[in-house]
Amino acid sequence: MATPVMEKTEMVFIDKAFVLENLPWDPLILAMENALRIFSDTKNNTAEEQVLQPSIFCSRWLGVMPAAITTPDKDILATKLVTVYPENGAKSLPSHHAIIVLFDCTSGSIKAVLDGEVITEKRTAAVSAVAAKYLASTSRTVLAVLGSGVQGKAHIEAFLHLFKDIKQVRIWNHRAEGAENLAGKMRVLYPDVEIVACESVELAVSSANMIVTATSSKTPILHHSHVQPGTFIAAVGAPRKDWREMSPELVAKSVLIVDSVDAATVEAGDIVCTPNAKICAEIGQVLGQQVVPRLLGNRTPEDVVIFKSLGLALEDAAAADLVYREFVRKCKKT
Ligand SMILES: NC(=O)C1=CN([C@@H]2O[C@H](COP(=O)(O)OP(=O)(O)OC[C@H]3O[C@@H](n4cnc5c(N)ncnc54)[C@H](O)[C@@H]3O)[C@@H](O)[C@H]2O)C=CC1
Ligand SMILES: O=C([O-])C1=[NH+]CCC1
Repeated sequence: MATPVMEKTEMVFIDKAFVLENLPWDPLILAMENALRIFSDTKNNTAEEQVLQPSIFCSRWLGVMPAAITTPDKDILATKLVTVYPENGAKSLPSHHAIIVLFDCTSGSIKAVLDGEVITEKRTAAVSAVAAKYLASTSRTVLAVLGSGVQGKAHIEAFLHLFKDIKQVRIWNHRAEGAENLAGKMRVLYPDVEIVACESVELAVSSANMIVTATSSKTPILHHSHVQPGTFIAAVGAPRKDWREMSPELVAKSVLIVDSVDAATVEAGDIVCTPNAKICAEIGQVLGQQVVPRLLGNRTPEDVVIFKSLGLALEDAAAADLVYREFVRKCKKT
């Protein structure tokens, strides 16, 4: 990683190595809590983002994700550009490529261009961990992760960071070697946690208290009969209106929380393809205490709770701002 150097008004490029080293979980999780809360705070409209934009060009998916956050201590204007090519996995290439542009809010000049891949990876997992903190039951000993790609790995790291009571992690992937490879790597990093690769979704999720679905599947892989009562599910994949990871029965019978109602009702296939899906709240409303987690959808301890995320531009803007501040701080020291 190069030592940061910065001229006064110069636009800087912040590379992947710097982002990796300067985006620790605790401040990121806190920043995500704040970003989600202000996103859903309709009374004090301090955050804006454009939810819908045309982004599929001849099956090439380019997401343009602009956002602005204006609070007493923050003024952030940013856009993420992200391409999503799920088929890249078969060629051992990343399926998501991204940059984030940070603007100066006063002059509109460009302050920084940051690598967006690590930010996308970590902020998504941090948001799921925040949702689990507020929505999962207090018993959080077994985590099942479906999908051994970038998000599968990041979710294991974020959840093990936040929930020290996790004793076992079960990983399933549609190609078994993916689950075995990830389990092997994670065992080295977390020798005190039992980490196993599972041959089937059923085996992975049986007796899990928390489940993460982070695959590129377009059809349901997780069904109602697989999931034990009271389980928390962070559903991260299926970001298109005709893609799904969960069966309609599972979605319809669960307490459903989303990152953005506006986005979820048009972009999340798991919701769009479930005719009687009923969204109870946005996670930001739970964080802002506009709704009480215990009362969501007349929830009982037996209810399965699903947090369906699609990803918010605001999350990228807040995370990029964290990294940029650290970059500036390090420049001042040199
Ligand atoms: N909610 C959010 O904020 C975000 C959601 N995503 C979405 O999460 C999902 C996972 O993303 P990454 O881990 O970055 O992708 P990745 O390409 O690194 O991993 C995808 C995983 O899905 C597996 N997979 C591929 N085809 C499958 C199939 N037909 N059935 C079951 N598994 C299959 C692959 O083996 C791999 O383990 C994607 O759908 C992605 O677009 C990604 C970033 C943010
Ligand atoms: O928030 C994000 O960057 C994405 N959500 C789904 C694919 C990429």
